[in-house]
Amino acid sequence: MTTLEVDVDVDVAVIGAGTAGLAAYRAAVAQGKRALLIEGGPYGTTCARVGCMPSKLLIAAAEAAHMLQAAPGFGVHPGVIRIDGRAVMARVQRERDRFVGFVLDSVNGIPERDKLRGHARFTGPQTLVVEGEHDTHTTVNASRIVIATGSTPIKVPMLVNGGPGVITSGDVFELTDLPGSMAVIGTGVIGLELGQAMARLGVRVSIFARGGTVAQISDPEVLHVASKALGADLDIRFQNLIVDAVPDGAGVRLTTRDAAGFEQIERFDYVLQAAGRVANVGGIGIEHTGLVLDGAGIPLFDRTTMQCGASHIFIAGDADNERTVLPEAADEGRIAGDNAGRYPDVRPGLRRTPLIIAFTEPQIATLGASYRQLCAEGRPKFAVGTVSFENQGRSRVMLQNQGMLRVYAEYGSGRFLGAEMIGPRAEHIGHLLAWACQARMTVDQMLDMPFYHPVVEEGARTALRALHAELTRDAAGFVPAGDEPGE
Ligand SMILES: Cc1cc2nc3c(=O)[nH]c(=O)nc-3n(C[C@H](O)[C@H](O)[C@H](O)COP(=O)(O)OP(=O)(O)OC[C@H]3O[C@@H](n4cnc5c(N)ncnc54)[C@H](O)[C@@H]3O)c2cc1C
Ligand SMILES: NC(=O)c1ccc[n+]([C@@H]2O[C@H](COP(=O)([O-])OP(=O)(O)OC[C@H]3O[C@@H](n4cnc5c(N)ncnc54)[C@H](O)[C@@H]3O)[C@@H](O)[C@H]2O)c1
Repeated sequence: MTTLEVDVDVDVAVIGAGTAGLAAYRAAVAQGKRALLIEGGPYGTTCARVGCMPSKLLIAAAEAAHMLQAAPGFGVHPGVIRIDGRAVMARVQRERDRFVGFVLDSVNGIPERDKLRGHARFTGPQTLVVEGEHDTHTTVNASRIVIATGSTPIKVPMLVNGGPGVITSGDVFELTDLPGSMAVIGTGVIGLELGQAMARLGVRVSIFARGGTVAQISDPEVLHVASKALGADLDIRFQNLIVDAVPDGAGVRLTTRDAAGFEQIERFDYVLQAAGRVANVGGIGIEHTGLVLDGAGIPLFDRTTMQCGASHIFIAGDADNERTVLPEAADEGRIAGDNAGRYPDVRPGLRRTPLIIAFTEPQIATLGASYRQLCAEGRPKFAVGTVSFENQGRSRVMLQNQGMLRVYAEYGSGRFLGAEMIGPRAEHIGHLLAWACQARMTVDQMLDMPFYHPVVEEGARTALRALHAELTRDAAGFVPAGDEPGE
């Protein structure tokens, strides 16, 4: 590697031009500072290139196929269904490129002197070296630095010998046709979203889970309903371990072991690793920053200011491994860039009520405090209200009457704390409840809000009424009654 170093002095260096890094750059510039955005990979962001957008495009195609498959339940018979895999993938890629194009336009709008290509690495608390493919070309001296390096899919060690058929979510959207079969490793959000979409598009899919978790759900009752609902039309093998993978023609021969110790060998065209993502903080010389790190090598930081310790270094987005979803990356990037610009006068920024939505069907939404957090040692007992969507009016009308919502509130104050659900239109109910949570509403105040009829939101009202009853059980003897038909 040749060394042809140029020295650059800036106020704020931002490592990574993803969603968090772009927001950080803009916020630092808005503070009147000279900022430099350093990107080691392709521009375009994980969200647009290989994340949120292409996955939702694939899911949209799967929903179209599923609507046709579900139509006979209404007495509507669409005839022979033909899925053109090449056309499906072509649309995914065409629309994905359009979304990436918008990001590239905005990156093109950034002055050239504020951008640097290459992989950045700390050599000291205020110094970065930036390496291209063949050389270390630049030394950057920055009085403040934002780490916005994102995350990378975890490679499952038992799959290392599986050959080119072992892929990650980043590879799926490059396929030019739908495969015949796919094994998916992991029942997290990525495994379930992509696994279900592929299955609905006619791919033979088996999903392997080493445990019993389903996406981000922590409430055992919701988890039970979710395993049943998703398992009804998907081959999910819970409590299965991956033993080995070897190439088999153009595919992969996968060996797995179930809870009884029984080993099974199956062939798949592809094995998709969806076993989690790891923050990109290794290989960036984090040890030269002098920051205190946690067990995963991530600097300790304040989640309201994004400041690492009391230092001039800030962290944002998937790199901090806290809430690894797009809206949080954007918020954290803005806060980190703003505070890097203000440093040492750092200020807390707005952190919103947590909200995570998995675009499976039924959809999964969790918001506010999770069941697991509320059960943590030392926390006061909390009240729970439950609704099943099995007999919920509008859900039955739509033939989408599967799922459960559990809502949580504080005894005494009656304040709404959070919820977990799997069910129809969870993306919308999730927002409604997250807004109430952030507004610090009580359950009574939420029940004073309008609910139309017949809507899926009436299911949320039923759960809130049950929660209200639980909160007031010993006090007034109030018994909630659902008085609209099919509520
Ligand atoms: C398949 C999939 C589906 C998803 N779906 C959703 C969804 O529906 N909704 C949602 O909210 N979230 C979703 N997410 C999560 C969301 O995409 C991420 O949380 C978000 O994109 C993270 O943004 P970021 O800025 O932290 O990272 P990124 O956008 O990955 O940016 C990090 C950048 O840093 C660069 N970089 C890394 N190291 C260096 C270095 N040393 N020097 C220079 N540059 C470096 C990388 O090349 C990269 O461009 C999904 C993710 C995946 C993978
Ligand atoms: N709709 C969305 O908002 C959305 C969609 C996709 C991804 N994302 C983000 O991307 C992140 C990463 O997603 P993910 O699904 O890869 O991770 P995850 O952490 O959500 O799930 C990983 C899963 O893999 C399992 N696993 C881990 N190692 C395994 C092994 N060796 N064998 C079998 N199973 C194993 C885990 O038990 C877990 O079920 C998410 O946490 C989320 O923040 C969000």
